[in-house]
Amino acid sequence: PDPVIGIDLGTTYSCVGIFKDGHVEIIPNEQGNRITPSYVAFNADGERLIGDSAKNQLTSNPKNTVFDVKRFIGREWDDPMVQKDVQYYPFNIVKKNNKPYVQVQIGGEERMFAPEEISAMVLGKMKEIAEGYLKHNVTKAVITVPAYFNDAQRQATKDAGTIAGLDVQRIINEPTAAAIAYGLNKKGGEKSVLVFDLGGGTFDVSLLTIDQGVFEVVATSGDNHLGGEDFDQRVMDFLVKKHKKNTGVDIRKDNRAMQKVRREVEKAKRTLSYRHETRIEIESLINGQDFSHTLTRAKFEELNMDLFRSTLNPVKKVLKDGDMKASDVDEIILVGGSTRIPKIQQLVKDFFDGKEPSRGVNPDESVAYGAAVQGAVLSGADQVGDVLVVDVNPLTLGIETVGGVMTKLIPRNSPIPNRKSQIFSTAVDNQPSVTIQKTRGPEVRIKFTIQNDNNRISPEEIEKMIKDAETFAEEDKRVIQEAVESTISWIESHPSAELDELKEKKSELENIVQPITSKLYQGNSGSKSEDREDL
Ligand SMILES: Nc1ncnc2c1ncn2[C@@H]1O[C@H](COP(=O)(O)OP(=O)(O)OP(=O)(O)O)[C@@H](O)[C@H]1O
Repeated sequence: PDPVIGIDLGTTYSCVGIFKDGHVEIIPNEQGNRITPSYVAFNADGERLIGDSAKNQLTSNPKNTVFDVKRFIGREWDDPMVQKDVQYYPFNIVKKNNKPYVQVQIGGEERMFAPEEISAMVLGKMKEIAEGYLKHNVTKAVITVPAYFNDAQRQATKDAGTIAGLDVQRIINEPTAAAIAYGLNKKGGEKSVLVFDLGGGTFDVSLLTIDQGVFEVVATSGDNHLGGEDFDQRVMDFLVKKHKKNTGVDIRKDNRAMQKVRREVEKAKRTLSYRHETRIEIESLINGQDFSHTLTRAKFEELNMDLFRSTLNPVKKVLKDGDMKASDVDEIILVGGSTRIPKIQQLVKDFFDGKEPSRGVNPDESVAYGAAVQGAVLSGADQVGDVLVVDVNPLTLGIETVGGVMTKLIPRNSPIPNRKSQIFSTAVDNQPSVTIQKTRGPEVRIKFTIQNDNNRISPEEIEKMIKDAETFAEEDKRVIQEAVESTISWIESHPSAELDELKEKKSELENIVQPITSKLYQGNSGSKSEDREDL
């Protein structure tokens, strides 16, 4: 059967998996990393970078390095969340068709992209990673979204998949995918599961009940601005201050220096999850001076303790909303790279009276893992069983009409997303207003007039975006050709060039060509060095 890959499209990192030979494989990218930054950058040569290469040049090319579009996808410009967030980004976000679009410079030209298009580039990258590994085309995928995503956000994510050339088989909830990764849908009886997902930039807590493959989201909470990047920031602030105190030099204004610090700090933080101290060493940080500092786990925890503790508030909130006590929770699942931090694990465990969270799947891979299992089920693969999961809405949704009567619109346990409409009339003639009383639960959109489908991009626009996406591949070819030609003509016009100069030319050429070729040939182990020889 046609394989269906599973993609966790994260705010800061994405991950792709496939069910193959009876188990899930999480597929590493060309750098060997199992998660790939959800970053897209356009450099001065008009070249497009996606993933690690894009994130690595963030600080030196801040205006054209785009990230975090998951915060904007499927939202309207006037959305308070969008209004609150737009101001903080180094790249431009502008209003177009009442939606937030990113604006970048590509080879001196201004271009605008819908969030769907940027997400499509990230999804396209994940598709390529899978294709490099499987050595054949991939066209089908299951993509995950946060449980709180509304219909417009789900639809926009699906559109992003279409633009990337993927036939999206299903959009499933991230906590649902994580629970599937742990096989919780197969365990007998009704279960309540708490999913604690602390990633790079967002924190989501979901309370689910699972019964015979039916996943009900009972409550969700979290902090949409809390994650590993905040922990990195605290450490960076500390080191920058320390450096200033020791040397009198403030590196804050030096983009390159800050980029180096950010990278080393994130690395150190990861090390501190399994060691008690680590040495941060940065060669030639500023003014040719090296920097080094030994960071202990204790110091890291001290710098972040208030943030760590704050993660328990949303946990309390979902339990309260779900009318449950901590002891009613059957399973706890830790999801997201930041739950590798021992202190976080301990706080959660203590909160649940010493109950151990489920273990066995990497926290930053479990969502893609579950999506891959679901993909296999949908593709009809053997060995997975036929558990088809459905996300359902937990509460009957309706509106109250005259006399306090509730008119049911969407019954409890209907699969989501779901849409129902019913015509109501005013109770008296010339009534100037109506009050709409909705029950607690997921977001409800009430439409009064027929409008253009939640401001979704039109099929024609999607068609155009698909074409644009294809021209980027053409663009890659052009970039390689030009780079090779210009190197050849340089060599011809410098017959007496020194070896050093030639070497430098060679590495310039490699820097341009290699990210593109590795994109094409990744998965072919050892191919990188062969590509270099050929050139
Ligand atoms: N060993 C580790 N110890 C501590 N933090 C880690 C470790 N490994 C990864 N992280 C952090 O996890 C974060 C990435 O998490 P994840 O891959 O879950 O991101 P994500 O899915 O994009 O999250 P979100 O969408 O919630 O922002 C990064 O901040 C990274 O530094």
